[in-house]
Amino acid sequence: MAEPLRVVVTGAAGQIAYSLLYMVAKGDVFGPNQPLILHLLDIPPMMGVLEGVVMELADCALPLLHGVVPTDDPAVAFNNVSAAFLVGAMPRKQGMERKDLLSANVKIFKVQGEALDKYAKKDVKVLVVGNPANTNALICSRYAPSIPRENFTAMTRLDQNRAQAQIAAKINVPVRKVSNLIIWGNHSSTQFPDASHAVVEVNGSVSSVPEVVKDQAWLNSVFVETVQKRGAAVINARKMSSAMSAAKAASDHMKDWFLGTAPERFVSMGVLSDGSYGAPKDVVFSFPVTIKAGKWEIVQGLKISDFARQLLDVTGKELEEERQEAIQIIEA
Ligand SMILES: NC(=O)c1ccc[n+]([C@@H]2O[C@H](COP(=O)([O-])OP(=O)(O)OC[C@H]3O[C@@H](n4cnc5c(N)ncnc54)[C@H](O)[C@@H]3O)[C@@H](O)[C@H]2O)c1
Ligand SMILES: O=C(O)C[C@H](O)C(=O)O
Repeated sequence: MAEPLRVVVTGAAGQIAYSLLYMVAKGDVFGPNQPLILHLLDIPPMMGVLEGVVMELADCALPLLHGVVPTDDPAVAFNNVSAAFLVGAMPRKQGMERKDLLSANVKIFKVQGEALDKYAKKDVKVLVVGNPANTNALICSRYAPSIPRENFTAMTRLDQNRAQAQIAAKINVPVRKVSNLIIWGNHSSTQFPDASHAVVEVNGSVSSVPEVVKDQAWLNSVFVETVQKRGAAVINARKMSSAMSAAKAASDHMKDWFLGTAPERFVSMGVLSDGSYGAPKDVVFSFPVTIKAGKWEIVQGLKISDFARQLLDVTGKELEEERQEAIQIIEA
């Protein structure tokens, strides 16, 4: 059997981690033959709760779980890790936009960038879930100069999964039949969920989603807005932000990053922008990517309509504004 892989989950006593830890520890992410040592980071007041999580992980009797390291010390949490789920941060409440969390959360990602730089493996793959995820990922990478910047990503997979579910419901097919939805830009209400390159398998043959949906007005309005506002809709209903679906999306993102995407399929990830599709450079922007041997690559050559161009520009501008605000907060 392989050597155990060290994986850190921050915010390990929180809502998302409660679902995520089980998914990771039972092999959903790194495969059924990969033993794991889980490092669990939270803040000192949460150590009692974390103790309960550690008890439950033990009580799951999971064969792949070779060790658990609960801690409030980033030096211990990030030591020698190959994968990092950065979940720990304040969630938004009813009536807030995700960017309202910048001042509360961005400093956490400076500190954790520095700790990753010092203690993690140099090829660690980092997924930022804590909001505002794109800008937190950018800041984290800036404070970890010894780790390649392409190893820092932000989660827009939940938006992709939401988009996939909306399309599957609209055309009344199982969700697994729908793929290649794209989330462009920020994990915020300016994101652009784009179905124009998506495909659906019907009776064994693959068709374009817009051709099957036959309702471009719906795709440009109700569909886009539903996905953009889904996080807020869950908060309004649950009085807490999404957790189970966020954990599933984090698993999907890291699994595809480690194990690769299927032929002809792409997924969306917030990655450091190289300016593809006219996005601003040096922000963490969500693009369609394919992944092979642990390396993601932005899918090139997709047609961008005038409608899409407008929405891409809006979300890119928001990311530039967030970057400026984050730098001001950190340097204050
Ligand atoms: N990108 C996405 O799609 C997505 C989806 C859902 C939620 N989120 C975000 O994920 C974050 C976590 O959500 P949650 O519901 O699990 O929140 P939660 O409040 O239930 O848990 C957060 C945990 O993080 C811990 N924490 C705070 N500061 C920390 C630090 N410096 N180091 C380590 N741990 C720290 C808290 O003590 C708490 O246990 C929020 O910012 C939320 O908005 C992102
Ligand atoms: O919307 C939120 O604040 C939580 C999360 O980012 C989500 O999309 O559900």
